Amino acid sequence: MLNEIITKKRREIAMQKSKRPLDQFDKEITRGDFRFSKGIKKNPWALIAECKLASPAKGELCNAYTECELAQIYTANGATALSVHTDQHFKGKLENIKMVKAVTHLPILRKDFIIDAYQIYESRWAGADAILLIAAVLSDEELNEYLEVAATLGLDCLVEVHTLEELLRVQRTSAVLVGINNRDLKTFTTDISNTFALLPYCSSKIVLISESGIKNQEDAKRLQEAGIKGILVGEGLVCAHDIGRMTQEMALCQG
Ligand SMILES: O=C(O)c1ccccc1NCC(=O)[C@H](O)[C@H](O)COP(=O)(O)O
Repeated sequence: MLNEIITKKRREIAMQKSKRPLDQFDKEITRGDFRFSKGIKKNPWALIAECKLASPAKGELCNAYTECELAQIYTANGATALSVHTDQHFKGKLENIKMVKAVTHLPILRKDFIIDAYQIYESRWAGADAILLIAAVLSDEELNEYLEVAATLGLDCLVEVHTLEELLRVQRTSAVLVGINNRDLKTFTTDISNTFALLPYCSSKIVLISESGIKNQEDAKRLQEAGIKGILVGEGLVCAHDIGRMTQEMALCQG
């Protein structure tokens, strides 16, 4: 399934490039100021709350709210930053970044499968403060190149790993924000013990975020007590009975 998603993404990027070549919007791009990583570092604990309406594994997750409404709930209830899906498999689109930006002061992570430098310029043009780089779908050369392109645009990168091999690869790059993904991208199953398993191999130089499969405050507390800096949560928030309350519980989880 991941291969299918990436194949579709390549086609989509080729189409975008022909419809809107980089030199057509290059001049409109303003440099970011790394406010995503700054916001995470200055807080003792960070909640990156995800505006997630659907997923490839589970289909529709939330039909009661739009991305903007979710962003407003998260902002009002103490999230540190927002994650906004722009890929079609999550019912996302690039315009969501601009729309969400209009209703929040929080920094925004563009959640997508970044496999071409073109998308990094596009992300900044759309107003993103950070992008996700998935080690599983990028070579070392691509990772280094994309980290460099993002840095020149003032964009942060959350670099996602799932295995020890990926973690060791990423720790040889300039990545500072590293996300341990608890979702196995081959089976789509989640298990937060993946974060605990990789923790002993993490360098003290990186800022660690645990991603996916975090269901409640208890999970958040366990991760915090283990020394994780923050969490990225989608389903655990959008499927909660009271999204605002769950946001507060996960955001205020100060041990
Ligand atoms: O969420 C999925 O089903 C998924 C499937 C295939 C590739 C990536 C996937 N998710 C990646 C995400 O961005 C998640 O939404 C994010 O890590 C939050 O996960 P969760 O808290 O478990 O919703």
